[in-house]
Amino acid sequence: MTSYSSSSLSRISTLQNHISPLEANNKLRSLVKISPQVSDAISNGRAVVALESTIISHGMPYPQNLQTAKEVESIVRENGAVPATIAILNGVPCIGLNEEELERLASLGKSVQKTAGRDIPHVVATRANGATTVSATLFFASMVGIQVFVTGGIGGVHRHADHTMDISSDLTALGRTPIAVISAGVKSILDIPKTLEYLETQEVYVAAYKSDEFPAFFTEKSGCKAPSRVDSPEDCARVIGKNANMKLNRKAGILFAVPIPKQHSAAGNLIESATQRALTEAREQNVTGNAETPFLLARVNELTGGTSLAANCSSSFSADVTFLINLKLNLRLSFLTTMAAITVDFQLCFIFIFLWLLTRFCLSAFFFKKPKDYDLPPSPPSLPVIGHLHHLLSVPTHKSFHKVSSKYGPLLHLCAFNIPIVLVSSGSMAHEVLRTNGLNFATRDREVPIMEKSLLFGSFGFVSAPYGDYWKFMKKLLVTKLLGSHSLERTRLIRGEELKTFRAMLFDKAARNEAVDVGEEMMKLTNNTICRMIMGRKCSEEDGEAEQIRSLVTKSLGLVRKFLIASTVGRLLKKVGISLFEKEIMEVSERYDELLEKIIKEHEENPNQKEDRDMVDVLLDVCADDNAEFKISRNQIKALFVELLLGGTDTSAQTTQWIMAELINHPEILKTLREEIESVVGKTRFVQETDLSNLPYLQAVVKEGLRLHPHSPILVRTAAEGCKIGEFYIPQNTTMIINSYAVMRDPDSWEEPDEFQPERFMVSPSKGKEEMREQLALNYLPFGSGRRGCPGTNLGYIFIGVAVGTMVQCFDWSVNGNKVNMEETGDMTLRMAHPLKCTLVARIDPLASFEPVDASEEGSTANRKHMSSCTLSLLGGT
Ligand code: HEM
Repeated sequence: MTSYSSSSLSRISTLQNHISPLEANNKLRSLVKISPQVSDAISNGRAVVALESTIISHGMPYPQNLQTAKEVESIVRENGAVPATIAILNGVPCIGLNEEELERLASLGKSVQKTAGRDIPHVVATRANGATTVSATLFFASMVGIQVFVTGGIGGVHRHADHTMDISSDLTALGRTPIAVISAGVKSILDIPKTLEYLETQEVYVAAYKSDEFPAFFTEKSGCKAPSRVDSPEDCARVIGKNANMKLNRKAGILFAVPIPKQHSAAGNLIESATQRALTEAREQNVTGNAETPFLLARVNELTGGTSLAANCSSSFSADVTFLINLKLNLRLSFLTTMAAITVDFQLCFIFIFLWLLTRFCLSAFFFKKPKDYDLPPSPPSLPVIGHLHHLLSVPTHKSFHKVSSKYGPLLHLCAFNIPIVLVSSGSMAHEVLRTNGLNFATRDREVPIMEKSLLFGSFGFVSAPYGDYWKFMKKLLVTKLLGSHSLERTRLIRGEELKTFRAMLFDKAARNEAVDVGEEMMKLTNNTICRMIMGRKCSEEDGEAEQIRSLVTKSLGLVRKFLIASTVGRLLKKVGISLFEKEIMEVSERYDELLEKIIKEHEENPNQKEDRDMVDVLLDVCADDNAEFKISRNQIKALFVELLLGGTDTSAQTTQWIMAELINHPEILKTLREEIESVVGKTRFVQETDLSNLPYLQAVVKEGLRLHPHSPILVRTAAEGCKIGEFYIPQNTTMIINSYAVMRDPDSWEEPDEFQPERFMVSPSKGKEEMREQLALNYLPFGSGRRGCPGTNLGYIFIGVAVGTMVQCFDWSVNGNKVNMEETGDMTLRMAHPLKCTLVARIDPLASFEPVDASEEGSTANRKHMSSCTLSLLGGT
């Protein structure tokens, strides 16, 4: 037996005791030799890519191996990372080889010991030379904190492993080393399904790059579905970042399998055919167990005339090369998305740190003048210079904020560059901001960049107007003339007629067996209704006016999202941000102007009689009245209409879409709802607005849909003056972001918060009206709250209630694949990533069994009496 020196033994035992890459302290590092380039790169946070050395010693003859090794290293360098080829020389593990060492390793060739993880102690103890395989490379790379390791193929579970137990140590090493291994997959001479199974047992995250199938080294496909798929370097960077995050404390690694590039697939297929033939021969000749792999390799080599070795090298490196090209991007982008794989060169790093310190200094000197006795809310870790901007820019924003608040608390102080932001994520904190201190937070943002002449985001707007005389005057007009319960009663006839058109369209689609895009059809309903409610007429479908207004609304909504982000960091982006899409905004504004001018002129030329006066007539009167409480301009009228169209259409349309999706995914809830409608409305007439107050379960369904899927999950306010929220001080001018999505999914306030359970909104013996009222006042914010809360709440509830009621009463709904995909998207608004497209079957014959809806009945005085109580009960009394 070989005798080891005590110093060797102590070195080995210390090496084995390492726990995790980030605990690779100086003492541990002193046991290995790290090249100056690699050492520098690790200390300065630059990207380092580990490379194995068995491919050099055992993969090819000298000097081809040296040439290839140098080529691979130079590709890594070209892509902005530092290569760290790993080997053991004279018993010393080396991380990063210089030219001389690389030459030595290559020329020694197969006389160097092939070193897997288990061989490390022996090679180190005997001061031998070792070329590291995947498992040993992983061990040393992780020891010094390298996060990415690029190789050709990894080992796997051998065929017949159930008898031979032949499972590569690469797999177990991956299971205990938190490193991302990028390879071309697993060769098909191995048992790929079992390899994937084993990796799963080892908790290794496995993803194929731009493919649904796990690649088989020589071929793009292996017949096995990859456990996951990544489609971009950024995806990879995110996963690497999360795995490396010590808070997660995961010890297992990641395997990204990159299929062989297309240009090499022909050669790959040749080798794969030879492999399949060799496998058949092995079966026929009964070569099994440990004898099988050498037999297969030799036979494949024979059959391909030696190309397998060449292809082995070239395909593996081609795959690596392809990935490395992406890796550059990957590592660059990861700067914004993760803290893990930062790739900034030293110079840039220095500039960033300098700017960061400067920003910090400015922040404390100018913005955060706080009374001595109070503290600012706590702040989660931030990035240099940009602070927490990456949370603000990640999509969907509300989810990114939700994650941060779940981890760090309900009141957090963030900053985007030097803009102070406070993130509010609990009901009680939101209540303090929106209600208790409502007056102080009654303005959205004082320093939002304004485009003077635009109807969108211009100085004429109501939604962006600061809390003051103009806003108060317009709010009063809105409530008394359009959105208050009296005005809603007056316009019920219009809504009844539009609902009838919507219903007829659905019956028509059902008869034609045509799919329905629920969001799109709802947009038509809300758009036409609001146009008629405001302007007394709907925009004509015939001359394209209706389509024009819908497309303007859709375009504006896209701009609203951009604008919301820009205005949140408005002070900084005042000059830069808005100008980026100024032209787009002005174009949309001009098109609105043209359309609204035409409508206003029609009103001026033919004013409506007293009883038929609509919002345009009322506003034109105010405009012409020299003695009016507030003098408003023509542009202010137009801007208000634009805002009402934007505020009232998409909100209700998106919410209805979400609710129908939930109902399709919860057939038992749909059944209960249908039973309620049938018992209250009966079978001989359609649901109408006045039924809503008698349909408590329908109301509960609507409320639950709004709770889970609030259209505007982020509410924005500014602190007019410094004040105290909770135990913390909020400085003057701080932008407040209230994450209503987080408030309405807070497990401290809602049981099973992520589940669709309308019952939670039903008044019951265990939960009385009073308790419900309190719960809603504190934790329910789909329409915002306080002075700037939504004035269209009642109308929104009506739109959604009657539409959902109609769709459930009259049709059976289904989607492709039975379940609706509920994935969310949207930056500052919440939308379905896959808009709901359904097929529907009429449950009733509209002509045979149903009484036609009599418009006058819908507007009758008897029904009007229902109206106020209906709205009140919809709002849960709040
Ligand atoms: C489901 C339907 C609706 C939802 C979910 C919704 C949601 C909201 C939210 C979250 C806000 C911001 C509140 C805050 O900052 O506290 C808001 C404001 C507003 N909404 Fe709605 N809304 C809906 C329907 C409507 C309708 C039908 C109209 C009018 C036709 C409307 C007009 C407005 C206006 C004018 C504001 C600005 C209020 C102000 O700044 O004072 N909304 N809405």
